[in-house]
This record gives sequence, structure tokens and C-alpha cells, in this order.
Amino acid sequence: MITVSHLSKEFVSAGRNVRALDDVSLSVADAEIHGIVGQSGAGKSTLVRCLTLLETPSSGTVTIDGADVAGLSGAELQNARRSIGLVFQHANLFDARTALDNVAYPLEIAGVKRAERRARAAELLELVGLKGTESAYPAQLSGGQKQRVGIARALAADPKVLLCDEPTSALDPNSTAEVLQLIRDVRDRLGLTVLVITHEMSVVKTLCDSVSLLQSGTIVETGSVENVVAANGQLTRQLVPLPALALTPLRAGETALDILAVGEAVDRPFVAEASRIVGSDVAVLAGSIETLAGGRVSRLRVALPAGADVAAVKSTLVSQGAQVSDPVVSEVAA
Ligand SMILES: Nc1ncnc2c1ncn2[C@@H]1O[C@H](COP(=O)(O)OP(=O)(O)OP(=O)(O)O)[C@@H](O)[C@H]1O
Repeated sequence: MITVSHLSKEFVSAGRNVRALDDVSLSVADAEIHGIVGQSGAGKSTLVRCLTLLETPSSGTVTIDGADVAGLSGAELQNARRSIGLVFQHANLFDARTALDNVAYPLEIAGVKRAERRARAAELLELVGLKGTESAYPAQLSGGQKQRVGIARALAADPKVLLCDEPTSALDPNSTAEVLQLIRDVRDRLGLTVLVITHEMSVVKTLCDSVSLLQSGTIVETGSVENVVAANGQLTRQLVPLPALALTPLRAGETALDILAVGEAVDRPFVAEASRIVGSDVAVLAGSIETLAGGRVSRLRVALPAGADVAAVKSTLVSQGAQVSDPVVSEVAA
């Protein structure tokens, strides 16, 4: 449904070329919810602007619902824009319009008759769980309710794709949970394809089917949430973080190992097994267990005592379904 192919975008800034996107390729299937995560400056906004046709790519193509949108102009461009519903960090509602009139606004612009657009807007408010607030003004609504109105408005023109740019960054935890649930419901009911730009891993955990990590304009990890977690890369560490506690420092000669297990492997007694191999107790320094994409994932950091046969521990645990890696230096320092 959304296909980005070899997309690059270069800016010239102060006489210098800045490659904001560098050969980005991405495919999001129908009715899938895909998250794009990345640090500030990674290129997320530039990608959104290319997808919403506000920016012309330097090279590459963006295909939405089978149509290559890059070369469109005039009425075709307007139609393509209408096929993308946009949800932003702040709902940006018109303060002087009621909730109903805010939702009806895109239909007004599209020339839909008053009675018809009001009926459609009322339907959409009901869809987002706001029946009864038709005549409320934004100032009378909570942050979460305003975002729901924003989502209803994004759905007014019957888009095929919903593009959400940091949709919950300005919300409290309860409203965040409600809005994420709503985006899922809307996808389930309307079959929309959803792209979510976020810096919050909790959004990926609760909302996304698949995810890409954007770094310096390049996608460095991508796939279903299940697969990227099992790949034991940067996203795994961000999605299954070790608790933010001061890790017990290693004693002289000890070796730290990270043990990742996904699915049924979570139930295996890796620490007991490691203790058996080294012939003495293995200390757990930190650990966490998460449910992600419907399956369990565990991550343990253990300390093997001085003199332990580290290679034997690693290969045995791997043969029992764990992935074993050396701790990432930046995490150890943290
Ligand atoms: N119009 C522009 N002119 C010059 N450079 C730009 C322009 N827009 C973006 N850039 C540069 O492109 C890179 C990617 O920026 P972008 O805003 O897409 O990142 P981002 O991931 O959205 O960051 P943030 O989360 O802070 O918004 C940055 O180095 C930025 O300085």
C-alpha cells in the first residue's frame, strides 16, 4: 500500500549538501501499522514531508495505493493528498469551531453539502468515541479528546492511509493509551494502512506490527516487531531495555554477558545452566521480561565468575535457543 523506493533527499544548507534521506526503501502492507523511529535529525520529518508531498524527493519514488505520487501536480496532487489522513502531535483544532465543525472542515473544503458533511462528521465522532461532544469547543475538551477529534478529522476524506507524526508525544499516559487503542481500532474497522513516526518505544510496543529504525537518513533495521526483536540489534535494546538502575560493577576477572530469549525459549533456565557449566553461581546483574507483538521476550545480563569458560557458556546457551552477546559499551557506561 505504501512503497518507498530508493528515496533520497538532499538539501543545500550554508553552501553545504545535507543528505537528509539516503536511499530509503520501505514497504508497508495494506492494513499494517508501521512505526518509524529515530533520533532527532535522523530524517523522520523529511520522510513525512516527502510522503505528504510537501517535499519533492531528490531521487526515488513514493507509491501510495499503487500511484506514484512524486510527479503529481494540480488536481491529481490534491486527490493524492486526500488519500492520506494526517495526525500530528497537536491536534491544531480551530478554537472557534465546535468538535463537529472541526471534523467537517475538510469536507467543507472539498465542497460537500452542509447536511451531508455534518452527518458524516457526527458518524466519525461516534467512531472515535466522542458521541455527545458534537457541540463542544476545543477548550472544553481534554488533550486526549482533542487528539480524537483530530483523528476523526483526518478520517473525514476517507483516506486509504493514516500518517501519524508523533501522535501521542503531547499526551499524558492515560490519553496516550486511549489514542493508541483508537488508532488500532480505526485500522481494524476501516482497514487503513498506518505509518507512525515516533521517538517513543512504548508506541512501537503497543501499536506497531512492524518498525524501521532510521539513522542519519538511512534505514538500518526494519521488519516485523517480532523479527527485529529477535535480531538482537539496536531496536532490541531499545524495545527491551534493561532497568535504569545503577548496574552492579563487575568484580575483577568477571565477564558480563547479555542473554536474549524470544518465545518459548524465555522459559528455559539459562542462569542455572550457565551456573552448572562454570561450576559456581552466576549472578544476575539486571533483567527484564516484556510481551511484544503477542510473544514474550526476556533479556538478562549476568556476570560469569573469574576463570569461567565463557565460550562454553555461550555455545551451550545458544544451542538452547538463547542469543548471547557482549554488553554494549554505551549501555554498560549508563
Ligand atoms: N530545509 C532544510 N534545509 C537544510 N537542511 C535540512 C532541511 N530540513 C532538514 N534538514 C536536515 O536534514 C536532516 C534530517 O532532518 P529531519 O528534520 O528530517 O530529522 P528528524 O528525524 O525529523 O528530527 P526531529 O525529530 O528533531 O524533528 C538534519 O540534518 C536537518 O538539519
